[in-house]
Amino acid sequence: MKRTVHFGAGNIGRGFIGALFSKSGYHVTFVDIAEKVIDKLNAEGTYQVKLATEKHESETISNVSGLNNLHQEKEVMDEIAKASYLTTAIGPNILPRIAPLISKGIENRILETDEPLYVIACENQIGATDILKGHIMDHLSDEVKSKLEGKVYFFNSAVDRIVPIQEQDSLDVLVEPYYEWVVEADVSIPPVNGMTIVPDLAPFIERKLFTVNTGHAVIAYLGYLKGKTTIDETLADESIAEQVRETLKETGAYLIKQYGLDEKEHLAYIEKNIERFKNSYLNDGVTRVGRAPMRKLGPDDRLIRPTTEAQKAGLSYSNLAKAIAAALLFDHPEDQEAVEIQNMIKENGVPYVLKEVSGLDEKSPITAEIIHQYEELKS
Ligand SMILES: NC(=O)C1=CN([C@@H]2O[C@H](COP(=O)(O)OP(=O)(O)OC[C@H]3O[C@@H](n4cnc5c(N)ncnc54)[C@H](O)[C@@H]3O)[C@@H](O)[C@H]2O)C=CC1
Ligand SMILES: O=P(O)(O)OC[C@H]1O[C@](O)(CO)[C@@H](O)[C@@H]1O
Repeated sequence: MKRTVHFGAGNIGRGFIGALFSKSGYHVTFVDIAEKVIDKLNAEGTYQVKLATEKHESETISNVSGLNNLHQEKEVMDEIAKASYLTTAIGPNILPRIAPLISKGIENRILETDEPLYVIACENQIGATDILKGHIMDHLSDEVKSKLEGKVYFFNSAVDRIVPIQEQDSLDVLVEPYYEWVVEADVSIPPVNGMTIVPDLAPFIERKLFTVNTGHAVIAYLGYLKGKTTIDETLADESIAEQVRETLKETGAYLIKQYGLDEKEHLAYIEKNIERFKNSYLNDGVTRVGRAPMRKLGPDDRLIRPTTEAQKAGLSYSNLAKAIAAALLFDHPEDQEAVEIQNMIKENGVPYVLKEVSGLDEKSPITAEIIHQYEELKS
């Protein structure tokens, strides 16, 4: 049986990427640090992916097992030696932590086989696989690096499926029916049902990140400010739904200009995604979707990048500025990054945060607009 190694047995790991591999005839070895999940995977060897629909359809995912990367290094390396793919869905900030073990696995593998290994990071970040590759390379000797050609391939990808936080005592995962996994590959690779191969990922990942993720973030931050709990509950507020639409028209104007998208089709894509967000069966929390605001306020992420691009192109960005202001007001005490941002604001003010976290010049018109929106939202 074909084999694959997937780092991160969480929502996207079990509910999306691992499930696609399993259904394509692979044995999936999940690598994680969550002991309970690993034990359950090994004990049960199967779980259900349940669709968030009225009918609650479900599929059985089998041929799965688990390893703990903290104390099963050798076993993980052995699996990497046998795998066709190595994927991750672990969170962009964790990639540097798993890179040393992946490097060891690759070093060991290329002594044993010339079969190619395809590495794909499935994270919400532009160029996530390039970032992972950089960390892996830092741990490889020049001799090993010189032997990688034709043996280890790194492909960037865009992953899209809404998977909310799950019940803790079960391996089963509730997911939305929709999914899209786009991989930028320039060679022919073993088929995985549900994977779409493209020659240039940029339009796909930017369209996804600056529509699905920007839209989701706007709902989460405005919903949090209005005391809402879930995404669908927030969208039921017409004024927020309209604000989401207006923000996505701003990112849309940039995307249409940048990639020559058809305007009508793109507006339909926006509406399709707003409908996805309304799915009440997901019961998706605003604090999950708004999580990690420091990452989300990064220069290349879903809020800042479309804003700086819109400004450069002479397009409007006041709704995006409002979304950024709302993110700066996300003071959720259980989110470490939110707490950090609030402390930075208290100590040094909003312009400092925008400079340090988002790379925005204190004198830029974008900063001025965000501060204006921030004061309005606060009052
Ligand atoms: N949940 C969603 O709807 C979507 C998530 N994504 C992206 O997928 C990635 C994963 O997100 P989720 O699955 O939602 O998160 P999650 O928190 O459900 O899963 C992450 C998994 O990584 C494991 N982990 C953390 N540190 C680790 C380490 N050092 N070594 C091994 N395992 C470790 C955790 O135990 C957890 O099982 C993120 O980059 C996210 O942006 C992308 C599209 C949709
Ligand atoms: O860690 P992040 O970037 O919030 O990723 C999860 C987000 O990605 C999405 O799945 C969109 O694909 C949203 O459901 C979710 O908010």
